[in-house]
Amino acid sequence: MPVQPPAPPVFYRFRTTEVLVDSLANFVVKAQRDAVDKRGKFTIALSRGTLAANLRGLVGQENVQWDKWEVFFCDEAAVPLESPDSNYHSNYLSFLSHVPIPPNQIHTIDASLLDDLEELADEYEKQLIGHFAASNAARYPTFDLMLLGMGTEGETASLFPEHELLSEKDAWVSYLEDAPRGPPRRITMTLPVLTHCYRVVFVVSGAEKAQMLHTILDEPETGLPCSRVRPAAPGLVFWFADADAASETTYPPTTFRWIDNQKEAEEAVEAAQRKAARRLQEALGEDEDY
Ligand SMILES: O=C1O[C@H](COP(=O)(O)O)[C@@H](O)[C@H](O)[C@H]1O
Repeated sequence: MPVQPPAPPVFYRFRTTEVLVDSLANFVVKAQRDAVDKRGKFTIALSRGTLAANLRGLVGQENVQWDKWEVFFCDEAAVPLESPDSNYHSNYLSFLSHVPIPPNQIHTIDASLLDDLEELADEYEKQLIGHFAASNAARYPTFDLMLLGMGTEGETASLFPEHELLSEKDAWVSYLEDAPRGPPRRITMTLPVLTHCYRVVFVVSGAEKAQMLHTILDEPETGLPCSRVRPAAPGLVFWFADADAASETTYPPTTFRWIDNQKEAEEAVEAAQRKAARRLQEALGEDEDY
């Protein structure tokens, strides 16, 4: 059977960070409903950084089946779980501590292994295998939703530009001792795991991200880590950006709505492209070609 190319990224742009936060909460709740309907549970992976604060809209959401959530972390610093550098800790403060997800369904690193990064990564990979092996016999785990950030150099999770970890094909979780920003010692899910899920959402806010968001969406051929997260069909990739982060990007934004499959994603992006072309033609006047 011919392999389908990945769907184009769907780009949502929001007037303010508050609208982004509400829309993201709405999207996550829909994703969990879809996953619970189809597979009986919701597996979500969260990454480090400002993402945690942008998940605050989940607190107080109604009709969420919190008991069906299985929460993992895309990357984690080798620090105690109560450290301000811990990905778990940031997400705990912003929303996990405010919602009734059973604690044994929030899968943290084993903090007794912080001295040995290889063991720390292996143990986390075992947790993933233990969870996914029963439900999913594929080569890599298939998360229902992965929520990622974008660093100013185009990094995501703890996958940095030109780092050897980008070529990892076997491990689900690996480690690094030389992260160029933030805590240097970390573990991270690998690129094959990030590109093997049902939905990936990148969440980006703030003017300091504007130039890099332009590069990632408008010049994907640069091959920076964020551009390489293109899940194979039926996977879908979404970008949620506030107006500041989106200010330099020409990739056409799609109207915010629930998109469920590759065909809908392609149609939404084509419609957005036609709209952008019409606007450009209007701005240039009828006589000039763009
Ligand atoms: O370097 C990194 O940055 C991104 C984005 O972080 P943010 O704080 O600017 O949102 C983060 O997602 C990634 O895990 C980290 O390695």
